Amino acid sequence: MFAEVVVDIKSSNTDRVYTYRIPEGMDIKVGMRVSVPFNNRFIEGYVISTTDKASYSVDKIKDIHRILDSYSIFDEKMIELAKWMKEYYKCYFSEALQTIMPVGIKQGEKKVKVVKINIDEIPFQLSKRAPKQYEILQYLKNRSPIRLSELVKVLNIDYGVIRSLQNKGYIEIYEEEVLRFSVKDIEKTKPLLLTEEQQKAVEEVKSSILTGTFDKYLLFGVTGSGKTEVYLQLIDEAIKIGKSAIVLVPEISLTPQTIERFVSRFGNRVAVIHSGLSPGERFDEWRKVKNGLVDVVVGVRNAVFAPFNNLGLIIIDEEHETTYKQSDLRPKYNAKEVAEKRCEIEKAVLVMASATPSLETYYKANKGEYKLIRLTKRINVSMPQIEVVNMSEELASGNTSIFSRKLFSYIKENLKRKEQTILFLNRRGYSSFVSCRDCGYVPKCPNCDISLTYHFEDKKLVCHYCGYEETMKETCPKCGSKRIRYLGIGTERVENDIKKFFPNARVLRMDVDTTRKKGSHEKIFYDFRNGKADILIGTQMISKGFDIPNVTLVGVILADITLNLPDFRSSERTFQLLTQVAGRAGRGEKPGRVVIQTYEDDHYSIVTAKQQNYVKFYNEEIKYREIFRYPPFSHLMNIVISGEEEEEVKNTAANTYLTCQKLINKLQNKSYNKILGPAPAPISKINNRYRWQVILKSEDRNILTEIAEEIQKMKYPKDIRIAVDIDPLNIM
Ligand SMILES: Nc1ncnc2c1ncn2[C@@H]1O[C@H](COP(=O)(O)OP(=O)(O)OP(=O)(O)O)[C@@H](O)[C@H]1O
Ligand SMILES: [Zn+2]
Ligand SMILES: [Zn+2]
Repeated sequence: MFAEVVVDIKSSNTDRVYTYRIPEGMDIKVGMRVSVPFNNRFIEGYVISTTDKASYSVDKIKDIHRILDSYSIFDEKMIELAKWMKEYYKCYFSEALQTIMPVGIKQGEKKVKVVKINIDEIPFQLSKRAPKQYEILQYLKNRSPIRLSELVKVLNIDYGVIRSLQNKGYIEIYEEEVLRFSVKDIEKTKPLLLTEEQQKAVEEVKSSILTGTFDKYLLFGVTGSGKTEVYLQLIDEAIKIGKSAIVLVPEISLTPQTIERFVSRFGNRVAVIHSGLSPGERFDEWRKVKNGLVDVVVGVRNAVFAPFNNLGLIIIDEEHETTYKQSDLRPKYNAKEVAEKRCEIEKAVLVMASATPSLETYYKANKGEYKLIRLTKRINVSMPQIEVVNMSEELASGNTSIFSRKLFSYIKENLKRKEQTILFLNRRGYSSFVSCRDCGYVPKCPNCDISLTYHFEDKKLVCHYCGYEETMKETCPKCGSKRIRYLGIGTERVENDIKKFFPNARVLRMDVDTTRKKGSHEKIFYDFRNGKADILIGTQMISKGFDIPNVTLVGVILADITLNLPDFRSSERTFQLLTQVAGRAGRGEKPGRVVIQTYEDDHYSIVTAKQQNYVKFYNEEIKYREIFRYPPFSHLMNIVISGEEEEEVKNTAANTYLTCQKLINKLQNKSYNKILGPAPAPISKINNRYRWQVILKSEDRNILTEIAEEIQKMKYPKDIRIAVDIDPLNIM
């Protein structure tokens, strides 16, 4: 017998299938990881099929050296999915397989530390003497035994505290290899009685699940319309007939609250995959799925590869989110597309859901490619009331603060009423740049072509691309002037000003800077939900997944930041963000209010967001896309050429442009094709590497993939890197 093997070498010459002999007695199965001889060494390979006929002269064929795991990693369907990814994203076969494979598999099995509480009564005096220990014991009370790593993460504690609890005999820590963790900690919830709209949605999708038909749905439901309950009941239907489900959630809305909702319904039949897991932990979750210990996986992008063998349903929550696209590593896949392909292969049902569907998805729904299901009403509460304030009018009437008079008075009222407020601004730091009032000097990053952001707390200037830092100087390094101007506000500035105007308000801030430490994201969220703060200030991290009844006011400090990004999707992004953050207000019994501050109050993104009218926004935006032939009327491909020598990068970009032109002519296609560039990328230098780009637009995606293949096969100067992204979601 022979095996067809894909080898783990990343080059276009080795990107093919090699034949090896299966030695007598070696129990090789399709999908196994093996070690094979290759050019006088052993390398890793993946068996993608077996055969009894060798494809070339038998005496030249080498033996498989050994099997690496005791079981198959890929089943036939997953191998088919990998083949599709290789073709669709133009990556190597081994890259596609390794994307599907769980990280952590190479480390092998491992034990995990588990914490168990040893006492029934928690000594009350601890609450005063050692409040942290008390908090831990309280937490463990109904949850133990749980993983130590989980405890540390959720409560943000250091091991010293754990050790003292252990020394006192209050807790016990031991190693366990079992994968099953009881989640009896969370109270079980029963299915809710559905509203009429929810009921209709469930019935329709359910019929596809029961018949095992590859159907695609767009569940278009306003914020707070109860989409999650629909998911839960659909999953339940799938489980009832012995099938399993995957729920994809964007990283930032994979909050404890979201996880809780699934775990409280399905208990320990749920595995959760978030990016905070170590490779070993990820592998554990993967094995739970593989061994049939769970029916549901809730997770980020790569959860789409969860190795179920009886998949019934994939749900993509917040389908408009860009984090479903892998934009740095190869293959640059989009989990939405992969999910669709996987459902096709497995005859499963795809449900994409959003309050603000991406233009592409809604366009397809209009054409009938996806079945459209609408949820038009919030459950028991009304949509928030939205007001727009023009900040230039504020300025004209003498208000120079970052808060309009309206927002200011609403914040004041909310504090008085003890209701909570969310303030949103999509930029972190204090000011987006500083400049000298006398000579106009603006400090920039020496490695990147970008102005430095001022961080007030540690008095530093920081580059948001490469992380470069320098201390803020008191005088201008160019002319010595002391008159420094701070321009462009960030979340830190908002916090600073809120504290100035409302010294008694309890304020929390959630952005990249305050959530670096493991567990801090959860901590801020729980503190806010438990009423430990009156005002939460944050970037887009706070725009989704928050269902906090006492939040009755949402203020958008400056909507223009996203509106003015150099990206053809900036209007869409703005509309989505505004709708999503506005949706955080008034989800409880009390009505919600939203104030959007902007300098462009007549822009259609702002106007339609105020009216909460997605369809009107869509109709405006789609016209513009059609005129300029942007997606969904074309496919884009972004080719970024980078290197340390500017001239070399520029020349290579020019050559790339010519190559593209030649290829398009050669392919003689009647479709619309256009090459943009070569030009410096919007961020023209990152980490001392110059960046140029060539952008291709084509109605025919195949043209793009053929060009991608050719371009990636070509030879380039040593230092030059070529990164190709088909259907990019970000072209900076
Ligand atoms: N049938 C129902 N009966 C009573 N309450 C419900 C029902 N369905 C959902 N809810 C509640 O309504 C609230 C809003 O639901 P949910 O958060 O699922 O909405 P959503 O559409 O996912 O919102 P968003 O897109 O803003 O996150 C939740 O608190 C949920 O528990
Ligand atoms: Zn100066
Ligand atoms: Zn930099």
